[in-house]
Amino acid sequence: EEQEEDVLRELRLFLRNITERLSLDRRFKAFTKPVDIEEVPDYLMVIKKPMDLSTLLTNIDEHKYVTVGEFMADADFIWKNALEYNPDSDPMDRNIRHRACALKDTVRAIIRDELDEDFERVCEEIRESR
Ligand SMILES: Cc1noc(C)c1-c1cc(NS(=O)(=O)c2ccccc2)cc(C(=O)O)c1
Repeated sequence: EEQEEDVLRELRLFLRNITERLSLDRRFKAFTKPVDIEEVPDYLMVIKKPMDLSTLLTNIDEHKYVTVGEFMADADFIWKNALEYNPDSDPMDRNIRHRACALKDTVRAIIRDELDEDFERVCEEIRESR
């Protein structure tokens, strides 16, 4: 009903704000767009669920997320994919893994600091009712 739509509108604003702040952080530039398959031809042979910040934003706009937990599950693919595709000890791999870990920690810190757990509980009630 209307109150539920008000809650989900507020959720989308919260998730867009987080995603836009991450996209503005220069450390995370490589995560702003899908990995370019022209540049990285074997990427889709290794990574089964590509994810990036622009795709998160599209998903938000398409009302894909009803809870912060669902958003986090997709956001986690961004850094998990980077760790999986770049496992080697050479400086390039280490550097992208460092940025991936910074992304993971930054998302969690923002959610811990800015998400009201009562709000997330209401979102989870809406998810269970659908
Ligand atoms: C992410 C990722 N996961 O595996 C790899 C490998 C990367 C990755 C991919 C690219 N090149 S790219 O053309 O696909 C691209 C450029 C700008 C934004 C988004 C993607 C650059 C870098 C980088 O560190 O600069 C990293």
